[in-house]
Amino acid sequence: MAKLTLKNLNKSFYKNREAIHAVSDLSIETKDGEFVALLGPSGCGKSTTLRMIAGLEDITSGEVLIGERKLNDLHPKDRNIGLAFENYAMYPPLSVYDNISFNMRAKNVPKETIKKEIDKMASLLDLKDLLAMNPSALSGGQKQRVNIARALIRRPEVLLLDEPLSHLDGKVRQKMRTEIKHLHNEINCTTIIVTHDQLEAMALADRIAIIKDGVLQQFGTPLEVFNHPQNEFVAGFIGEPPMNIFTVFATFKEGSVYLVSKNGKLRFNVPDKYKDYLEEGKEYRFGIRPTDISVVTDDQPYSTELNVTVFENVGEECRIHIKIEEDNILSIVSEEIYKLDTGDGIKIKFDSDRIHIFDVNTGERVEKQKVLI
Ligand SMILES: Nc1ncnc2c1ncn2[C@@H]1O[C@H](COP(=O)(O)OP(=O)(O)OP(=O)(O)O)[C@@H](O)[C@H]1O
Repeated sequence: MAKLTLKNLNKSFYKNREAIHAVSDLSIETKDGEFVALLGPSGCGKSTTLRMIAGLEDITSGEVLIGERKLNDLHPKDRNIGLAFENYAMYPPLSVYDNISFNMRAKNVPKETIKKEIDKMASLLDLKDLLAMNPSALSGGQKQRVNIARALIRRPEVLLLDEPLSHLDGKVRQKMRTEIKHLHNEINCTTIIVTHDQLEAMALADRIAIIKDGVLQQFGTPLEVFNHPQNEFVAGFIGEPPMNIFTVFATFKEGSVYLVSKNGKLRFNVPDKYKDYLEEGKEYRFGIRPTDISVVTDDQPYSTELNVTVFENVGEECRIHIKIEEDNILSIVSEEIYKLDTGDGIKIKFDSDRIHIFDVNTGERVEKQKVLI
């Protein structure tokens, strides 16, 4: 077990003399044994960060440490890091057993010790039936398990997983995700996973570092980033279907705060605490998750009457799409009583405890106090 620290990490590539800042001033500190996901869209710098930790990419500036040990100038093999890449090549003529034990054999580790270690890995990763096989006969999920075994057999202090599930499909992917989580619970090795799949990050990680254009946007538990996104990017990136986000302006009337959509058709009251954060007449970006919009049947205060654009019943939930000029709103309700048609009038209500308001210019959340979850 070990604590991994990234301190003001920077990486610039140069293309035609122009600098590409792939990673900008990234600082993250894991706990011992923590499972951390680096999450962000394609090109945001996740793999470059992982490669710098592994020693496969030079660091432009900043530090990588395991505990107090600085890794910057160490050769990859001296870092005590296990690396499982998605397309990590295995030696095709060798059996799975020989592939996993390759490095130990190269170091002349006694045969009995190797066997003991491989038996441990085989039971941990369910590899017993695969050990005699040739890599070319393995399925995608099996290859991943062997890759992870190869990384773990070195007993690394930190395990790095680069998109381990991205080429697996549907059920195998989900099964492998559960296996990785289970494995982590068993070995408790500090683990960094790179993924662009927010659901994967939410399901696996203790904490998620969300990165955009090489810059850390938020580092928090899955619940923190879901319930309290620090900016509009995180709000839109986490959650499926994504959060409804549209532009509003604030008005103050008789001591209450109202937000009004740009087209004037949505007007709703927000809790009084927002008086401290909002300025009268100013524009904001307003966010609410589809599951935090309910349909109300009676005359509840602060509900808004609108017309259904599209209604979908997808079995376990109903999805109500409402288009009001440029604004699209999606409400997800579980009640089966809602059988609606296009054009039907309904009343919707926002859960005022679960709204998100962002500065229109910076995208930052207007209220910054930490929510304890
Ligand atoms: N060797 C390189 N030379 C020049 N630019 C590079 C190099 N490697 C990465 N980049 C650039 O650095 C940025 C970050 O790339 P990186 O591969 O780390 O992103 P990523 O988040 O892992 O993306 P993906 O999910 O697509 O793998 C991108 O703009 C990429 O084009």
